[in-house]
Amino acid sequence: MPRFQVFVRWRPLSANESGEGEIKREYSENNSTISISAPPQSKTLSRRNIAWKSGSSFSGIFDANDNNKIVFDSVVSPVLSNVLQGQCCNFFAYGHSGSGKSHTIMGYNYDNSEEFGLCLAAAHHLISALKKLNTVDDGGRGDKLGIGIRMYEMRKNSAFDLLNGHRECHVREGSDGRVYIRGETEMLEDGKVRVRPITTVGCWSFEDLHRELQVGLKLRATGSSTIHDQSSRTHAVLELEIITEKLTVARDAVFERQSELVPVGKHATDVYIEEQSRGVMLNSDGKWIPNPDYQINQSRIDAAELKKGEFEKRVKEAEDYETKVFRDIASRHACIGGRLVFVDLAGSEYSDDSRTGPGPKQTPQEKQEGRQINSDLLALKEVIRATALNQTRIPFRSSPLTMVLRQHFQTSTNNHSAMILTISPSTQQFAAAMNTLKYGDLVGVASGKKRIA
Ligand SMILES: Nc1ncnc2c1ncn2[C@@H]1O[C@H](COP(=O)(O)OP(=O)(O)OP(=O)(O)O)[C@@H](O)[C@H]1O
Repeated sequence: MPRFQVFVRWRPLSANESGEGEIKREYSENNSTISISAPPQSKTLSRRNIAWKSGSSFSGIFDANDNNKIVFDSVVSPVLSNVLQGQCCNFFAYGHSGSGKSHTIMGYNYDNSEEFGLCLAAAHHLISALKKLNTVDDGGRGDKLGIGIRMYEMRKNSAFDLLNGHRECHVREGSDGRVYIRGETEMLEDGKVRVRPITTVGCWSFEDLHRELQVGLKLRATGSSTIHDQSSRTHAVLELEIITEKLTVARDAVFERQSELVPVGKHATDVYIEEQSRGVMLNSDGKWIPNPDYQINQSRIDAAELKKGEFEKRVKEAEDYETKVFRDIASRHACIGGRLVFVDLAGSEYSDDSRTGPGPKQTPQEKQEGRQINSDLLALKEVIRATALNQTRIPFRSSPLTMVLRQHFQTSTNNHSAMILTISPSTQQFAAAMNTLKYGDLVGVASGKKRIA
């Protein structure tokens, strides 16, 4: 089995694509290789770019008449048992705008289970499995298992929380090497401050999850921009994690204490800077020299540092308690912490900042976003490649997208993660289809499939 699976999904022709007909496609017997060519009558394509053949890179191909359930059964369903063992599996949808990424990952039909998006179908199966585990008497420990959902979209260096009014959060690496996604510091009425992470909403039934998903998707759908829906210019990340109420409370306590540390840490820094700057002065040559009229108040600095140390200790205690709660639950339920991460990547055509296709020219801001998307998609390919090759240095820092996905990659079982390439079969989209397949081919080759010369 390849280290990271790559699937291809062709969608049906849409009503406004009937123009030049369909891209011709042929597959090898085991569906690992694809050849595409444009029909000879195609007028819009240059003669140089009318045929392409992949390497032996793919793990499966879905054709236009395969519905979401068929995709789910082949791609996601086989790994659910791993998630129920506490593992993490990542799924990416990659393709040009309108090729079917959201149709595949999020889905548009919430009433027909055959057309549930992969995330909703996965949630449905997980919740049923958790329901069975929840019927076992937990001896009053409050172990009721549920799913924590997080949903955000990545744009440049920010993540926008789709379960908290599209609030902007920033992606930062902490001094402990971990990546944090945090909102702005909020001042509360009682003078306290709060630094919110991306919201996790605990869902204890399928109806809860269904509702939350729709809340998030509505926010994602608003904000249409110039040429396309804004959704195609951002990466949407949806995480489903198996949690319990007690674990959620323990995690909230960590955030609470981290928030308390913020003003105390800031005060310690301010005191240090203030004392140091009062302790020096500029001489007549414009050089900094010790200020003879001021003795740096070291005990003031030490007192502020001491207080900061106390608050750091409180954070550490809360973190240790969270770890203890997690281990305790894990001793009874191996599934705790099991995660599915779905990423609906930005439309791949935006990665081409020299795009010359039909339609209005990109604005400077759109060009800049296009460059960021390009760098995210390249970084993702490199991370998948380095992970598949078990390299010691994985270039997670190359882009904000790979930074936030870092913990999922590090805890995932590589060969249970997959990328789905979504493609329109219209000849008008031949270049986009070829670009998508080329990207997937590189990922597939890098992930352990041998390339056919
Ligand atoms: N496999 C499919 N079967 C039927 N309809 C599909 C399929 N894939 C996509 N569609 C339809 O095509 C349209 C565009 O799909 P979708 O919104 O998923 O594209 P996208 O790649 O997410 O686009 P964007 O990048 O702009 O967000 C939608 O109306 C969707 O329902």
